[in-house]
Amino acid sequence: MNLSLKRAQTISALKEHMGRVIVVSNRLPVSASYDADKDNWTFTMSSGGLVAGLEGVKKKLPFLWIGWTGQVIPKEQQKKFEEQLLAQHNCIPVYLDEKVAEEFYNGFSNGVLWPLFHYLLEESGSSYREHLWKSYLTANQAFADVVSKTMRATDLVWVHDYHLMKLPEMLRKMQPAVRLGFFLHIPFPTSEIYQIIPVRNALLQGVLNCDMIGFHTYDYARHFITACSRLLGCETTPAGVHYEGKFIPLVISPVGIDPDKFENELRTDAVQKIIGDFQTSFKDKKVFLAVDRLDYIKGIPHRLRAFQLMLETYPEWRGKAILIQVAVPSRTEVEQYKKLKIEVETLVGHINGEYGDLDYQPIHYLFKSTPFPELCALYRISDAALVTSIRDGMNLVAQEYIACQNEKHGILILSEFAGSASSLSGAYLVNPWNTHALADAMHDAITMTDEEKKGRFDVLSKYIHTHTACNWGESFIKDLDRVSKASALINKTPKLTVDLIQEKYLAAKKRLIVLCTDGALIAYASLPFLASPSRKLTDVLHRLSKDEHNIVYISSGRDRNTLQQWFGNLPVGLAAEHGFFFRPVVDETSANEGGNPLMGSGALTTVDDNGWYFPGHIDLSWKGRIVPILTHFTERTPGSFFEEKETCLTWHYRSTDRETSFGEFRAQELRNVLDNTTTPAQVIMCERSVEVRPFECSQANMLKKIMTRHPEHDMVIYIGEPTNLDFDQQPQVIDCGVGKKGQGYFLPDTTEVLRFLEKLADNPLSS
Ligand SMILES: O=P(O)(O)OC[C@H]1O[C@H](O[C@H]2O[C@H](CO)[C@@H](O)[C@H](O)[C@H]2O)[C@H](O)[C@@H](O)[C@@H]1O
Ligand SMILES: O=c1ccn([C@@H]2O[C@H](COP(=O)(O)OP(=O)(O)O)[C@@H](O)[C@H]2O)c(=O)[nH]1
Repeated sequence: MNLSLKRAQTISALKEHMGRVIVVSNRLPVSASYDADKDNWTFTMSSGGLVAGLEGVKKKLPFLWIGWTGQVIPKEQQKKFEEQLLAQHNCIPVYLDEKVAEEFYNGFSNGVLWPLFHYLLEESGSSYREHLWKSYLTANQAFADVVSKTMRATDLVWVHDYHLMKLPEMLRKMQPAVRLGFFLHIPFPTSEIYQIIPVRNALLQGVLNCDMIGFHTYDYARHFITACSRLLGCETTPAGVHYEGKFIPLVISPVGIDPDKFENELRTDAVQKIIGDFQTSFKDKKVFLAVDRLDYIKGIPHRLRAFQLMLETYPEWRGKAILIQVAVPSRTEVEQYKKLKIEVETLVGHINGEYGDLDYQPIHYLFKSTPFPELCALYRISDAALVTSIRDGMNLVAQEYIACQNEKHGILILSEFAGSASSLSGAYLVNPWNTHALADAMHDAITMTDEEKKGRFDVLSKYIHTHTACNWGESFIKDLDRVSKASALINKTPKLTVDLIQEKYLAAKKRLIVLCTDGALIAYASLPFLASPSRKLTDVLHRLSKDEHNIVYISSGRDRNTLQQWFGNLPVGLAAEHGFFFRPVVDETSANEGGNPLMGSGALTTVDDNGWYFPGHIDLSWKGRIVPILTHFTERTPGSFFEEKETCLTWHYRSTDRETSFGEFRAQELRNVLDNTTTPAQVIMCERSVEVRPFECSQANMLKKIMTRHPEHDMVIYIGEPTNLDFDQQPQVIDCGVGKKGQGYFLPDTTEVLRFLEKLADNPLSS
């Protein structure tokens, strides 16, 4: 079976369980014009990666596109406009008030985010203003209102780009189980630059409400991970970010083009005619081509200066080499773009004045959009393309040029700072800031041997035919579908509140309350001995345990001495080293008589002076084999250390460098080594630690032991790490995770756990 057929079947198969794909982008993929005489709208499809990327998906799955019209549609024409747009293009418009649109699009999106995300501090200048941010929020809310009106639980909502970074959060609030993806088309800058934006946290939090986030390159994803870790303090791995109890995977998915569209266009008679005309006009000339929106990220002045230097350094090209610069008007209302236009036109005039004559014009400058047939013909006839952006999320022109070079094998001179440089091996990479190197690259490109040109072209051509826009769109949708199916369950996890369980709580005659220490009752500290229970916590535990309907247990991976010291004086049960050591509650009102809690389990048991029970004989000789391995990893991993308890060994990497995720990397390595070391013990990956412990030690065993010991209980409240026990058929069990969703209920952090317990203890009807 060929690959494209296989793909077609898989994406279509999503239809069986999925609703619609709803794409949300700043602009709709069409521009509209109105014929008042006929009361009729006509729409023209736009070009670009996103439009091409969704062509395949649109044909195979129910599809809807929501976006801003980019123009004012008078009220009285809106109904007709919406009907036609939906019927002809499956699009729904978002209308923005003119002032909001100006401040959201020109002001915040293109005045603040765009320059900063492209590392241009000067262009960004002091452009951040509170009212621009407010309009950004208002516009994102306007999008959220339109999307939420139509979205259903089974739909996949795919949000695009920097204009809509708050939208995912708004949608998540409106419909917690919605399946959401986000793709950033522009670079995500290093956190050193990103942290300049006053609303840096709010933007990150906005997109972290998605189930999956996509970037063009690994660098952009890496920068995003670092920003989340540094600014929000999120746990991260090289694969994604933990946020509010959920893991959000990041995907690296460089967008492609539809090469067939260009190849087919080149075959038409109309384009062949244009090619012929161009070849006559530029006979005996070497043609460099540059096609960009007139944007300061595209490095147009840098390129013009390099072209000028090439003519100066290699005089043999004077009169023989030309540069066709297509500059498509863009964001013409924004001050920096107006300035750039003047700068570019002055430079063009200057170079043409200096090197041109009546028969020769070095630079052909076009400040206009080029119709598609002309664009393809220009791509086809030129000897080299100059894609020399000083930063660019991806750059599709680079790929479009290759699609049209099947015969000529022209050279793609490509900036190292364009996202496409990560994928387009075969391109001639340059640093656009190095004018000399760029001028030399131009000379090299037009003097290169045919053999080298063909070699480079073959690699590039293979890439653009395998990494097409269509594959990009389909694979994102498939990944998002898979990831969000799993996280839909997680998103539904309710936050535990007293109100939610009040009725059950008051009706229960005997409640077991089992609480874990680290990560649930007590926040993690850099070193275990720095964490300890607060006075507030011991007070509330005391109050809860005084209620005759409650039996309270504290469960921990800590050793028995620490638990004894912290909670020994409270009338609570204790389980140390994950239940290996057990100090039961003696409950006078119940059937249990406070005897040996391990009796009947077949294990020989011992009891110490503080009333702790534990198995008498257990083989712990394996610890001697594990200690040298942990010592080895500790010595080679700065910031890590290990802890030896009576039964367990724990290697902690909490203080290792989070930015590089070196600790996580080492933890995986350690796990592999331990998995291959024979011991009668289990290896558990915990919260920034790896633990080796006897099979007897587990949260599940511990909880089962407590429940068995107090059989008269009619309610259980468990707060702590997952036990993986199935409580689906036991509604009397409230199973609550902390910081991570996925159990029956969820509390975000230790502060909220304390707040919950205080409220529970305050319960007026509790005796
Ligand atoms: O709609 P405009 O404001 O005129 O801007 C045009 C588009 O520019 C940006 O393109 C980015 O996405 C491309 C495809 O992924 C990528 O190749 C390029 O490098 C990026 O700059 C912008 O992200 C789009 O939203 C704009 O529509
Ligand atoms: O007159 C033109 C010249 C180019 N393009 C298209 O504009 C897109 C530019 O995309 P790119 O990723 O290179 O940069 P962006 O403009 O999105 O920053 C390409 O698909 C070009 O074919 C266009 O629509 N009109």
